[in-house]
Amino acid sequence: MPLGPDSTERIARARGDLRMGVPVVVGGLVVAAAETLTPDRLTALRGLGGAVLAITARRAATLKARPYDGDIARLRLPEDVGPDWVRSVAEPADDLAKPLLGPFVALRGGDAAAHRAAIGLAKSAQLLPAVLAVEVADPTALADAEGLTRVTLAEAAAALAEETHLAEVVSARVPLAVSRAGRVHVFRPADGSEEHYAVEIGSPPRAEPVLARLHSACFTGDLLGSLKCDCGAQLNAALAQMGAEGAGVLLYLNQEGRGIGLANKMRAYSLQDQGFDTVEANHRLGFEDDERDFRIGAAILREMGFSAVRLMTNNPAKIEMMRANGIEVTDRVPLKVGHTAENARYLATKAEKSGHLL
Ligand SMILES: Nc1nc2c(ncn2[C@@H]2O[C@H](COP(=O)(O)OP(=O)(O)OP(=O)(O)O)[C@@H](O)[C@H]2O)c(=O)[nH]1
Ligand SMILES: [Zn+2]
Repeated sequence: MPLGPDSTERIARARGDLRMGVPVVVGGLVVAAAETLTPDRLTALRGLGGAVLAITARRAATLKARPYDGDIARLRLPEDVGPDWVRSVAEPADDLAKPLLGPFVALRGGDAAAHRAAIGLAKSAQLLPAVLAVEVADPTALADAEGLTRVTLAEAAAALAEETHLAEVVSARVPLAVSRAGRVHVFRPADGSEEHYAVEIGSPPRAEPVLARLHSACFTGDLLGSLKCDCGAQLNAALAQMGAEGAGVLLYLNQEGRGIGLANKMRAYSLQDQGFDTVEANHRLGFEDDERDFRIGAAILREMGFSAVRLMTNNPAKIEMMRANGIEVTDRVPLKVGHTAENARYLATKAEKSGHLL
């Protein structure tokens, strides 16, 4: 058995490298995340050839750049700009204060698949979805010479599309205020990404529909009691109902900020303070409204032996995704708690734009 990393492990390394600011090789490109680009690395990348900044079509729409590659756009890097320009294109904080970043020259034609995969990697590293990319003639030789992590285009594309394999690492009894019979299970993905947790209350029979909640992490709502969302109240209400019924399972999925991570969620909050709603803020950052992978929740439920749930949610997309991933939803149990003056607009936007049931 070889000692070196396989493709899944190299993808995990690539994510870590991008977060640190180390370039990686994806297919025929050397890429670096816009967010973590240093002046030295920019100079070194320019030395390899003409660089382009690849961004999503969402971000391009805000910048009024032409997305000739469908869901992404490749912008030619001007000769005279530094990392600040790259970051300003990627990061919308100063869009309103600095409206004159363009005009942008967007490339058309050629193959953008590796750029797309690199943006996917940056997203999965919870970075802003923007990468600086330079095409090189011999990517393998360059990766070997510079000690860069290298993944082929096929490996990157497959890793981004495939379902993450999760295995339970451990579970232990945790008596809770809502029920003495609490148990926390920890699930670890094979691809080096975030762990997820399941809180089991009582001993729900596996053959019957279980009262279930798929809760996405919200540091601000769950821990700090933020009034900007309803998450903390929903978490507590779900656990309380499971305690009252004596059985249930709450999945605590580490998909902070609908999958964009806490740093990006705080960027979205800053944009919300500039007047944009929760969906517009995600788009200006270059993300889709919701970047969560709901297959993870279904996989954990299956792993625990459940095949049917009474799902506590106001989000019809969660119900559809459960059904699409082999979990029967026998009932929807509404969770209408935590409405505040501060989150009224947020909840109204989710109802109007994302189809949430109020
Ligand atoms: N990007 C972004 N994420 C947010 C914002 N406000 C809250 N969140 C995140 O939204 C997610 C809400 O998760 P859930 O409550 O499980 O999901 P939901 O889609 O609201 O559905 P239900 O609560 O089940 O009805 C959490 O990950 C929060 O961190 C925001 O303004 N922007
Ligand atoms: Zn929240």
